[in-house]
Amino acid sequence: YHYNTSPAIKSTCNPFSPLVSNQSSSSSVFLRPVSAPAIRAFCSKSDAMSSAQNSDSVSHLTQREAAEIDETLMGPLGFSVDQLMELAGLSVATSIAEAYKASEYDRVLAICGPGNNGGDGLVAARQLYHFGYKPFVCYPKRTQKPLYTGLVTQLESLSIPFLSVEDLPLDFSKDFDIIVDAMFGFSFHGTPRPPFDDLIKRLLCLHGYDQTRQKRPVIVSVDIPSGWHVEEGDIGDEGIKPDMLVSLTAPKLCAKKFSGPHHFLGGRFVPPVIAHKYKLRLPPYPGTSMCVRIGKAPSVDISALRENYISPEFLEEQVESDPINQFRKWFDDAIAAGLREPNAMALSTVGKDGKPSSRMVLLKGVDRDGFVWYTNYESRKACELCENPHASLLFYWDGLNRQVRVEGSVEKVSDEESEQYFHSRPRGSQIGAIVSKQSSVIPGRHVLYQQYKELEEKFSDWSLIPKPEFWGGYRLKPELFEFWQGQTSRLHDRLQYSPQEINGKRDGNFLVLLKKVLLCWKCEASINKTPQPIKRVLMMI
Ligand SMILES: NC(=O)C1=CN([C@@H]2O[C@H](COP(=O)(O)OP(=O)(O)OC[C@H]3O[C@@H](n4cnc5c(N)ncnc54)[C@H](O)[C@@H]3O)[C@@H](O)[C@H]2O)[C@@H](O)CC1
Ligand SMILES: [K+]
Repeated sequence: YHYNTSPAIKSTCNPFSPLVSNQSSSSSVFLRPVSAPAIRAFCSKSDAMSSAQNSDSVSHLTQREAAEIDETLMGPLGFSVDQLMELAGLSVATSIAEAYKASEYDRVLAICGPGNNGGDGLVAARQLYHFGYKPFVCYPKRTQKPLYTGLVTQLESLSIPFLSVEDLPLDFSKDFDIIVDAMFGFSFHGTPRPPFDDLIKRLLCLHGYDQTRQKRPVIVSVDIPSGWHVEEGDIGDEGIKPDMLVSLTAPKLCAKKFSGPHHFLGGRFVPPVIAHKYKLRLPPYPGTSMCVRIGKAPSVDISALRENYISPEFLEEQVESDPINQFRKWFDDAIAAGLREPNAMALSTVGKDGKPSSRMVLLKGVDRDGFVWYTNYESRKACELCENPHASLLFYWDGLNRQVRVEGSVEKVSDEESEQYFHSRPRGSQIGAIVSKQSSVIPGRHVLYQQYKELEEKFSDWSLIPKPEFWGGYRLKPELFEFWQGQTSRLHDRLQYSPQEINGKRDGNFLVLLKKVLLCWKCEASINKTPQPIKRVLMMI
């Protein structure tokens, strides 16, 4: 940053005022997705968007432009350096957390330089601590301004170790999993002076491990790979080759030469006036994320993708005796955890040809009578249910490492029930249900749009939209429940509820039957301590 506001910007006339007052019309053009397919709107994680981003279509800044933007943000636009540094450091930390999970890469060394790039590194170290990483900080040329001394105090209060250059091992390969390079940003000139020259050499040594295929720490550069020319990049191909670059505000020209696997953009604070003035094309940030991936996602070895689930044990003693209550309990947990669409479930059906088919549908009700969803009665699933009224539902709650399977027989809900639900939906969805002839081939999207428009006009008087005959609900009456809780090393917990016959008979009412089973279980358990209806299976998957 350049803290001294330049005289031009200090003047009482705000050069941005016309745009500030009229942001939505002109400036928003430049903040539109650069190459956004419709699907992007539905992604909440920037990783999920990666394939859609094209780094060539994102703007790159010269060194002068970067400095000017900095001055403008902290001049007429009223930002403070503390604010921007906090947001930048948080963006760096969230980018790291997206690419390198704390469960595998927890030991982080943040090497911080004397300027604001170093300040970003100090903030990132603190945020990473709160994300579950173990940061260490090397901050050899400290700046004695209150902002920086405050950041140091904050880190010390978290007992984050500060290591001097002499304390650091010559070979970084064994002691750290991630090195955050926060030495120099866009104000770097010339060649690095001590002690940073030596620290950069130690980072360069790590590349030697690439040939030997031994594990080495990954290098994450903040804004600029330190030692690189801000515009020309790695002149002479002798500089560090970071694995990840987190560009801040907008990538600088040198980022065009970055070829590592992870390029992220952070600093979600660029106001449209800035974007407009510098004709910036920047990718949209997904959801509430502080970072967004730019460029291609690295190619992954699918066979190597695995999570080591860390969850509390799920024991027989903890479960509800009634599986519906157990389901509700886990469903409430999914809601409380803020999971998106926890009512999304995979519905699997099998027609008379014996071939299964699955699709996601939304659960719209669950009670003692079963699990309800609505659909088109002429769709493929409806045809298959007509031929074979047995189905399986699967809920997967990522983030909680939980899965629930429910299997049973399916029947249509009453017309009144479908009618009632149909009219509770937004009018747009009601019209959509009429227009959408599910599982049929149509000449093109325009047909749907046309019909939708016509019906929208027809019902613009807010008259009742009649439920079409072919639309309604189904109810699955459960015959089996299985609750799965992922555990470390694939030793997952699976608890199953299944009805048992009592005296050779199955009661017509499944839930009564379950209660009988549970009564039976209680009495069995008191005799031989073997819980019968609830089976615990440790599976190697
Ligand atoms: N909008 C913005 O402009 C933002 C900027 N931020 C950060 O601020 C950085 C720019 O910060 P600064 O302008 O403070 O500059 P830098 O952090 O890039 O570095 C400047 C410092 O490095 C020293 N230095 C320069 N060349 C050197 C050399 N060859 N050898 C040794 N020391 C050298 C200077 O004396 C000065 O102390 C950005 O790269 C970014 O990380 C972010 O915090 C947030 C937003
Ligand atoms: K850097």
